[in-house]
Amino acid sequence: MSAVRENGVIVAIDGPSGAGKSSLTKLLAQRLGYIHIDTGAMFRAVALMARRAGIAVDDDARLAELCRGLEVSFVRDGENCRVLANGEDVSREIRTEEIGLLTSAISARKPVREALLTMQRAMGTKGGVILEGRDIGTVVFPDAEVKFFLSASAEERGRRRYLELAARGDQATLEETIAKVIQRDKQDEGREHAPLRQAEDALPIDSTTLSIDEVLAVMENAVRERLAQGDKG
Ligand SMILES: Nc1ncnc2c1ncn2[C@@H]1O[C@H](COP(=O)(O)OP(=O)(O)OP(=O)(O)O)[C@@H](O)[C@H]1O
Ligand SMILES: Nc1ccn([C@H]2C[C@H](O)[C@@H](COP(=O)(O)O)O2)c(=O)n1
Repeated sequence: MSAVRENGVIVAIDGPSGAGKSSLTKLLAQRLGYIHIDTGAMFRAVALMARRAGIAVDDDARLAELCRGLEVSFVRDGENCRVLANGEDVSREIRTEEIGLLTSAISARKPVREALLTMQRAMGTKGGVILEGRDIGTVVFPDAEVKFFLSASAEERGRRRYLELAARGDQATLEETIAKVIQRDKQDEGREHAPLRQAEDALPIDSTTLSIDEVLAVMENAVRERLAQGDKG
């Protein structure tokens, strides 16, 4: 395990859709005074721009070109973070179920993964960051000082997503929402490049029956323990 970096440790939170990664990353970042990087939002921004440009999911040459000309950044907006694609605020537009499924397909393409890998490493390398995604602990920062693999049953993740959609007034049934969660799991776990899987040295957390506060306490303790070890870790 590497020493603590210039700004602190790197925390990797990986896991399937709806496990609670975004919620926990945001809260943990507030507790630690760390930067929060939502790598799923970066892939979503690529998918949105590809759809707008009419690029087919398997057109690697055009996807590579799109990524070369795309800058994804985050700006703080009170408690939240806005996602900018070439300076345009796309925070809301990237959050639809349709873009979520398209993102799952587009994020399987090699040129997209290569482009975002470079951006993610540049953002995180000094530490003091929490990155959430699917391959942070396995590919992006295999030397991250703290790694979590956050999961929950597909039924519970579907139920959480369904409640979120219902609160937004979106029309969807619980069964459909669970089916989409399972479809996304299959795509993310089954792809050739950087599939979703638990890093060997990650701490697994099953949040099916845990509250957000309970998960947060487990994560915060683990990070603080690692920080207390300092450069000896
Ligand atoms: N432990 C928990 N108990 C109850 N609800 C939870 C828990 N963790 C997260 N949630 C809720 O589940 C929903 C999905 O959480 P969140 O968006 O953080 O998941 P995610 O892993 O980031 O999903 P995705 O990868 O699809 O973006 C949110 O409405 C969130 O409030
Ligand atoms: N590091 C990452 C982050 C995300 N993805 C892909 C896989 C997901 O289905 C999609 C959307 O992610 P979400 O915003 O729901 O977390 O993006 C990935 O391949 N690697």
